[in-house]
Amino acid sequence: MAPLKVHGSPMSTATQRVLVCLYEKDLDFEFVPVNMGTGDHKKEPFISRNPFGQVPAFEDGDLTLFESRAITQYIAHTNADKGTQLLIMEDPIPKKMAIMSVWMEVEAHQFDRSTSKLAWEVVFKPMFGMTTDTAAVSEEEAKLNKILDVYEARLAQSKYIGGDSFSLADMHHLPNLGYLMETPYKSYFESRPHVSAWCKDILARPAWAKVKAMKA
Ligand SMILES: N[C@@H](CCC(=O)N[C@@H](CS)C(=O)NCC(=O)O)C(=O)O
Repeated sequence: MAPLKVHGSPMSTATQRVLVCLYEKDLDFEFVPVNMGTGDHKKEPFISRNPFGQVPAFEDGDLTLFESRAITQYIAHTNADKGTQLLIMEDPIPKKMAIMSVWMEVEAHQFDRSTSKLAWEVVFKPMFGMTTDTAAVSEEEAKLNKILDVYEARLAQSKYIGGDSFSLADMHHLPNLGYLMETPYKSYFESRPHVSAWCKDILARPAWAKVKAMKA
């Protein structure tokens, strides 16, 4: 069988989401670096793999996918018997799976939206010699605080965000969390005891250490 291939950049949060999944699942894969500095994600051959010109893209034989969360779900379902079980199943009625899906959506539409903007303003813009937009930052700080209040309440009831065990819902947070924990926003997470314990737990996963090593 053709090896799994990830086309992307180790600095990209969406690429990291797929990489951490492959490491959790203990799968062999080929990483194909895409040079975003020279705009290779907007050109052929990459643009045929993702017409939106964003990393990552993923290949499993003749199947090509983009959208990091769709890729992780594919990997988790097709490799359910390997590595970490990243799905929360409950037969015959998948109520726990539905709750995990709710929190995957929360990550994508609440957490990611806010933390990606903050990471762009305070991590990436300075890295690229650009000026941080302080008004945008203040607006996003207020949003993140509200989101984390919801997380604190959820994590007081549930050890992991999606349920009783570590799942895709937690794993999807790692890339943005990883960047923000290297900024003063660390205190937003650490000042909330349940959020803080959760962050410590999921950031310590060996699969995440392997992704961080690829950035170095
Ligand atoms: N929803 C997409 C987002 C992909 C995305 O935004 N990728 C960023 C890097 S993290 C990118 O390629 N940015 C370059 C651009 O948008 O031109 C996913 O989860 O895969």
